[in-house]
Amino acid sequence: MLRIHELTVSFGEKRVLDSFSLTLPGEGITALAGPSGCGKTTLLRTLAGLERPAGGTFTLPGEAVLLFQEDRLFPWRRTGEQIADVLPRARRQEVGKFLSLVELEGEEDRPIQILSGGMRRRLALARALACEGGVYLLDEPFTGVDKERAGRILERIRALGKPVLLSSHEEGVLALADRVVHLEGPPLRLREL
Ligand SMILES: Nc1ncnc2c1ncn2[C@@H]1O[C@H](COP(=O)(O)OP(=O)(O)OP(=O)(O)O)[C@@H](O)[C@H]1O
Repeated sequence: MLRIHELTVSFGEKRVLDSFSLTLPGEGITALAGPSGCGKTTLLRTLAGLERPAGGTFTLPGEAVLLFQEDRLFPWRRTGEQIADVLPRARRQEVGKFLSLVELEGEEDRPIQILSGGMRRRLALARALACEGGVYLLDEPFTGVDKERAGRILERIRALGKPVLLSSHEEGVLALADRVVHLEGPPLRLREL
């Protein structure tokens, strides 16, 4: 289970999470949907341990891996190296598997500067998925990725069998999730449908 209990996070005077609570099954793909600025990134960053809550608790189904909203690739490393760098030595042969998962096979030796924005986003996603973890927190994983491709990639992510909590504005992505949590805010709250 993923349990969030009365979580409160503020930036100065601004309360982005105000006693926010949510319980989700600890498996499958959960999508967080909501307007820009409602607090989805703040929630994901807090669950990843990057924001310090003023109050409340949460439990995750395993160690969190966060895909940042920004790509944060290493500028001096080639496409395949971005993934090799996060794999333990014994799993280095899996670079190709993660490149194929995001449809970047054959790009292994390319400098990242010549990749398109959508390709860089897919590479950042592959790198996050290559990290060992118990739950994957993916902040807008498909920015700049066309919807057919995003759908195919999401099905491959599902096959990895790890719980995923992602934020997305894409209807196509929301339609493929096992469940969608509709949000509004700030402060972040469940949207009554
Ligand atoms: N470090 C920060 N300092 C001050 N305010 C912040 C900070 N981070 C986020 N906020 C504010 O918190 C609110 C929620 O932002 P957040 O990025 O969590 O929303 P979001 O739902 O992820 O939006 P988007 O879909 O555009 O990424 C916004 O009003 C934002 O300005």
